[in-house]
Amino acid sequence: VTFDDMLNDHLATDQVVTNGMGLHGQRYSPLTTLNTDNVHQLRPVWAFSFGGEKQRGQESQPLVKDGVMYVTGSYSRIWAVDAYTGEQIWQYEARLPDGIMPCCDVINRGAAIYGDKVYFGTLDARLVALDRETGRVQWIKRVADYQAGHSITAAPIVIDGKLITGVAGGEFGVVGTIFAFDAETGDELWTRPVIEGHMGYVYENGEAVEHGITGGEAGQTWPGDMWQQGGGAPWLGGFYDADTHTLLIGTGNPAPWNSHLRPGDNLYSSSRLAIVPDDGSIKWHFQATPNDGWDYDGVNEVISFDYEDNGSVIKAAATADRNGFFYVLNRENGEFIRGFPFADKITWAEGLDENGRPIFNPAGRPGNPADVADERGESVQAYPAFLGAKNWNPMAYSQDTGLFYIPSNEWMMDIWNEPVSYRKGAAYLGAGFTIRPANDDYIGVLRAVDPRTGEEVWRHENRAPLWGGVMTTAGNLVFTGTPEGYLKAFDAVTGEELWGFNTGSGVVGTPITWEMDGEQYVSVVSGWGGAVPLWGGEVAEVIKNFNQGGMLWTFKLPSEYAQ
Ligand SMILES: O=C(O)c1cc(C(=O)O)c2c(n1)C(=O)C(=O)c1cc(C(=O)O)[nH]c1-2
Repeated sequence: VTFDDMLNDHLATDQVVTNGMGLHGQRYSPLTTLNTDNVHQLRPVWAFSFGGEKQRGQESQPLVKDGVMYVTGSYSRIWAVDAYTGEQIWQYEARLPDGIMPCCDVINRGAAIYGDKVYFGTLDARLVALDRETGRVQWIKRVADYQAGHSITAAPIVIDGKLITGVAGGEFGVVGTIFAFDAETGDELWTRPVIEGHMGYVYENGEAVEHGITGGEAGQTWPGDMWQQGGGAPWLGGFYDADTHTLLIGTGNPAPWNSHLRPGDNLYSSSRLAIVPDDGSIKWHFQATPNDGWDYDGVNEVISFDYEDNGSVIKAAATADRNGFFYVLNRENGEFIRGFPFADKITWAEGLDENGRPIFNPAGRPGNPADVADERGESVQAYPAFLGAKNWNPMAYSQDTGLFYIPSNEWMMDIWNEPVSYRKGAAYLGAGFTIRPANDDYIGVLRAVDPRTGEEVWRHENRAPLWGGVMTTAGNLVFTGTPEGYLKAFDAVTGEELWGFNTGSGVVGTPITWEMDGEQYVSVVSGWGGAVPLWGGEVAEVIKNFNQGGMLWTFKLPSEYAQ
C-alpha cells in the first residue's frame, strides 16, 4: 500500500485502506451496484468470531486490501482475515500489563496499513507494527506512560510515511499529545503537546530538538500551574486534507472537569487543530468550548469537503461537537463560516457569536464548590449530557446529497463540581454526574443535516443511544448500526429505513463497503460496549438486556441482483 493508494482511497472501489474510507474521512463510497432498489437483497456471506472470553465494545472499522481484511478488536487484538471466506490468516494479541487505565472501555477503533505493514495502538499506549502477510512483529514503540493514565484507542493515520497518533487519558490529567513516528523504522519524528505551555519537539538523528511552545507561553489562558495537567487528550486521532497538506485533529476536555479551578479559555482543550504533518506545528485552531465545564471533548472528526457558494468553491471542513453545535470552518485558515445546533436542546450556551464562540448561559454551568459550605457545588441540569450530542462515532458526508449523516443522542445530566487535586494515575475530575434520557421513547437520532443551512432534512429515532459509525454511498444509501444489534440501511434522500440485519450483539463499529469480482460487499463489527454501559446512569435501564459479543460480519449483494 502506497501513499497514493491512500490518497485515492475515496475513489477506489476495490479497497478500503484508510480509516474514514478516504484520508478526509467522508465515509462516502462511489459504488452504486448496491442501491435503494436492491438493498433488500443484501445478505450475510460470512461471520468471523473474535473468540475467547474477551468481548466488550467492538468499535473498529475494518480495512481491505487485495482480498485480505484487517480488523482490530477489544483488548488490543488484531486479525487478518480472508475477505472472500472469513477464514483467519493470522491473529496477534498485545500483551497488556495489569493496571491499564482506559476511561471508557477496552476498545480499539482500527488499524492503519502502509507498505508491507499494518499498525495499531494498544491500551497500554504502544504502537505495534506487524508484517501484513505473516502478522509477525516488526517493531513496538512505547508512546506514553500507561501508569499515568495514557492509552491508545484511536486508529493511527499514515501521512506520507509518517505514522501519527493521539493518546487518551484526559480523565487522569495527562497532557494531550500528538506523536509522529517513521512508519518504516518506528523512529520518533516529532511530538506536539496540545496544551498551552508545553514544548513541542522534532527528533533529528535521535536527538530531541525544541520546536516551539504550544500557544507561545504558559499562563495566558490557564491560571497558575493548571496547564501542567491540563488534559485535552487527542484520543480520537485525526484525518488528512491533501489540498492543504494538513492533519485535522480534535482535542478532549480540559482536566479537571471542575471549571472553576481553571478560569480562562484553557487553550487548546476542547478544540480542533490544524497540524503540519511534517513537524507537528499548529497552523490554526478553533475552540468549540472555551473553559469547558461539562466534559465536552472537542475530539470529533473534522471532515474536509468543498461546496459552491455564489459560484465560488468554498474549501470547508465540518465537525459536529459533543456540545450540541455543528461547525463549518474554512479549512485553509480555520475561520468560522457558520455554526448551528444539531441537538434538540442545549442549555449551557444561548448560541454562537459571529466568530463561533459560545454565548454562555451562566445558569447552565455547574456551581463552584468554593461558594458553598457543602463539598458539592450547586448541581445543574445540562443538555446535552457529558457523553455528548455526538460522541466518537463518525458521521458521513454524501457528495450526492450534500448532507452530513450524524449519529447523535438526546440526553441530559445532573452535574455538580467537587474539590479535587492531581495524583498520578488517579481520576482527576472534580465533578459528579448522572445521565438521563431526554425523552421517554428514544435517545439515538440519526440526522441528515445540510451544512449550508443547518436544516435537519430527516431524522431516524432509535430507542438506545447510537454508538456506531455511519457510511454513505452513491447508491443513495446510509448505513449505521444500533445497540439493539442491527446494521441498518436508509435512503440517503428520504431517510426511509430499507434494510436491517440483527448481528446478535450491539453494533458500535463503523461499516465499510468495497467490491470484489464485480460484487459489492459490506462489513461491520458487532459487539456491544464502549462508554455507554460504563457511565449509563438512568440510561442503564434502556440497555440492560443487551449482550456483549465480538463478531465481524460480511454481507454482499449476489451478482444476480445487481443491475
Ligand atoms: O479524555 C479522554 O482521554 C477520553 C478518551 C476516550 C477513549 O479513548 O476512548 C473517551 C473519552 N475521553 C470520553 O470522554 C468519552 O466519552 C468516550 C467514549 C468512548 C467510547 O469509546 O465509547 N471513549 C471515550
